[in-house]
Amino acid sequence: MNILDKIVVDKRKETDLRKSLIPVSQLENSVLFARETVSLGKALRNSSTGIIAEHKRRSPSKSEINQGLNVQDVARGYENAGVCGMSVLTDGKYFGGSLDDLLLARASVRLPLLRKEFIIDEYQIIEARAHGADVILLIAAILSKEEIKTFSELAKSLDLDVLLEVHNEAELQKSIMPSLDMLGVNNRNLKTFEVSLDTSKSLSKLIPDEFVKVSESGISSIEAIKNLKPYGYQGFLIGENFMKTDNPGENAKEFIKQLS
Ligand SMILES: O=P(O)(O)OC[C@@H](O)[C@@H](O)c1c[nH]c2ccccc12
Repeated sequence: MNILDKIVVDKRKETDLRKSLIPVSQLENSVLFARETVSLGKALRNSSTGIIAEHKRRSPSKSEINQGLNVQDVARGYENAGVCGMSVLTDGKYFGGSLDDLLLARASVRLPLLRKEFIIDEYQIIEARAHGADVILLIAAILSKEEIKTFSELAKSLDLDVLLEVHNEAELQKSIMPSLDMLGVNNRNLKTFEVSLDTSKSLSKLIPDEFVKVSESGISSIEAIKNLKPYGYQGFLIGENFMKTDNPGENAKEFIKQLS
């Protein structure tokens, strides 16, 4: 079994357990469920830099990125740096994140927040809303076309933006539908961890113009972004490059200053 399959097996077990403990009605009654969301898609369209900065403590491809920071400080640092949005990993087992991280980020900033998660059940979308997310990620590699449709339509009905992530042409072809806001190309193959920015370059022409294009993973230089912009990318999702430093916010600030 590849790592992605393993993650999905664990995620199903975890989600079933959560569902048995916290009913949807309880999530729907939370204070955050009624909050007005902010659109990441709009923020990216109106930005000349388009940085989405991620909170990531570790990952299956890098066991230790940074375990010593407070998510609140990271969130405030990113906001102060002028990022368009923040991505918060909520998977515990493989990425060391939690829904509490999302909650604390929400309490700290007004930025659009993305719940970075392996979504395989509608319940996780309700959870995302109830913990302060503005955007959900859907990963084409682990979902059927029908699931992408049901999940993205549910998200839209909850006023959440949808970022759909692909890694190859087949995933892209099966996924294109009106209920998506942003199309993300993951430069990292989630099954092998290989990273190449050429993935973003080659898939860009197949993405219709109505979707905001986002390039994800392996971006660590201004140069990389300057190279991707001519391919129509308006969003750039950066994790490790900021998180590996002692002060991700300051790092992002310097990065954005150099970009603009
Ligand atoms: O740390 P990087 O290489 O800058 O990558 C960030 C982000 O793109 C990556 O964490 C990611 C992209 N898609 C995902 C899906 C699940 C978990 C993580 C991810």
